[in-house]
Amino acid sequence: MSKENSSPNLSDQLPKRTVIFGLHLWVVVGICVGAAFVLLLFLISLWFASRRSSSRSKHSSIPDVSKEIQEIRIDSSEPKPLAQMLSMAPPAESNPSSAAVERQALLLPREDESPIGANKIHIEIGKDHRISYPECRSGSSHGSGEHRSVEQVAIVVPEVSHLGWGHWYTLRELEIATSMFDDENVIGEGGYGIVYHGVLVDSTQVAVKNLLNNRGQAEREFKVEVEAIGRVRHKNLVRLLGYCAEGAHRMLVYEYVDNGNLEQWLHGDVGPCSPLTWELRVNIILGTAKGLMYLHEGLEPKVVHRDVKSSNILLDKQWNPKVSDFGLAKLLGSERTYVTTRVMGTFGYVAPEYASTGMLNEKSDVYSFGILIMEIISGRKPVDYSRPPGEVNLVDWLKTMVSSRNSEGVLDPKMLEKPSSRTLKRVLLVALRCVDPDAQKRPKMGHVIHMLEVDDFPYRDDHRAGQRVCLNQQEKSTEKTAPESVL
Ligand SMILES: Nc1ncnc2c1ncn2[C@@H]1O[C@H](COP(=O)(O)OP(=O)(O)OP(=O)(O)O)[C@@H](O)[C@H]1O
Repeated sequence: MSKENSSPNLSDQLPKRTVIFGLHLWVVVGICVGAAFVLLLFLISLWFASRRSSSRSKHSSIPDVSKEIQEIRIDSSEPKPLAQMLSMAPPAESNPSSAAVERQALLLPREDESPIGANKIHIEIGKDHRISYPECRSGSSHGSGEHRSVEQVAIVVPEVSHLGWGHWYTLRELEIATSMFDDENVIGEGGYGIVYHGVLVDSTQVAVKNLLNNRGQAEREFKVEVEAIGRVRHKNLVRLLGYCAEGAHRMLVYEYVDNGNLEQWLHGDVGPCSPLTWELRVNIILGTAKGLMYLHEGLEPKVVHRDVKSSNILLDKQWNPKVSDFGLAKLLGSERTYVTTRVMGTFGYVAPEYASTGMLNEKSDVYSFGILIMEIISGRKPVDYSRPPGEVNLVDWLKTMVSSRNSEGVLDPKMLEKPSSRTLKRVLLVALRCVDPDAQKRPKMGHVIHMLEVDDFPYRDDHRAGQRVCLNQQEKSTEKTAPESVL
């Protein structure tokens, strides 16, 4: 058919009526074209909507899930929400200085570390809480990833942190808080890393424990601490506010306790008289006992601290004790004894059965606590080689003193005001029971608190009970008087 023929034919057809409701053909064509246009618009808008929602879900996971957790919104010193934190970070468009670029480069994983994306950490915290963070993703658009240059695309950024209890900190936040981990801000150094004092942008003071860059131990401790402390709230336990995990970096962020640790106050240079009065010392003993009781009896699964010692008792300005360093804690199921393959703890504080068999339960903490009481009362270290032979071991010396009815002789000479004999004996008896060689006979922390708090201490009853306390072999063989029975 020729063009000349078809064109007049089409225009002839248009005005004709069709079978569809008797409409003209041009009306039907118009409707079809209109419908197709509307459909096209609808599809385009659908596509835009789906793109926007997918990108939102990518970026919203951290502010919604990982930051501010309601259950820890207790005091006004809570860290700021992520949104506020980010608003204080340099804008994405800003040109990072060369120094900043160098600092960011620190985030790159070391060569000997796992390849990017290889490690995922999933931590179950009780039945409702789960921490899960892919360690390695590139191209993140939040946190310290905001101001990255093209060369730094391999930098590792934790993207998702489903913390049920705490706060996820970026390395950048902690760098700012500690003035780039300045030596001036070092508070102390423990077996697992250096502790820095830091001030967050909202003026909250924190202690940042920068775990050693050791993928084995440090990360293991990191996980243990995160699990063990993250859900713990008690006024006598140092609170873990959150953590930082970027690349090889593992850091724990604690509340800052501002008056040093008990070891410093007991054995440091405090002059001829100690600010720690008897009353304060008993208060420290009681508070520590309460913190430990909470770990042993208030949590399920219970937590054994495993390293109770004076340097792990931090003090605030009112001399309130806070037990710190749960790095050695292991979660225990109820009624179970955890057998560890390596015995940890600190010389002088470790329970004999733990040292010899590795058998660990909360009674090992009770033993260490007994040593701690003796240390607090006497101002002496658990093992001190600078003393005469019979006084090197604190427990042995103290037992000898008590057996020879010289309880007052164990008191710290730097403590000017002495307690009444009755009060002193009460505390000494508790200490002696805690270090019973037979772990089964040691009291639970709840019982310890009860014994310490009872005003009218049932001295005579305990005197008789004390006689039943098992003597160690050496005492039996030398037929010495049991120190408890003398009390
Ligand atoms: N939250 C905190 N607030 C204030 N100071 C702290 C805090 N945590 C730790 N410190 C200080 O940092 C020091 C080092 O602490 P860390 O727990 O790492 O080691 P440690 O207890 O001394 O030794 P170890 O590793 O053998 O347990 C502590 O002695 C303490 O004085």
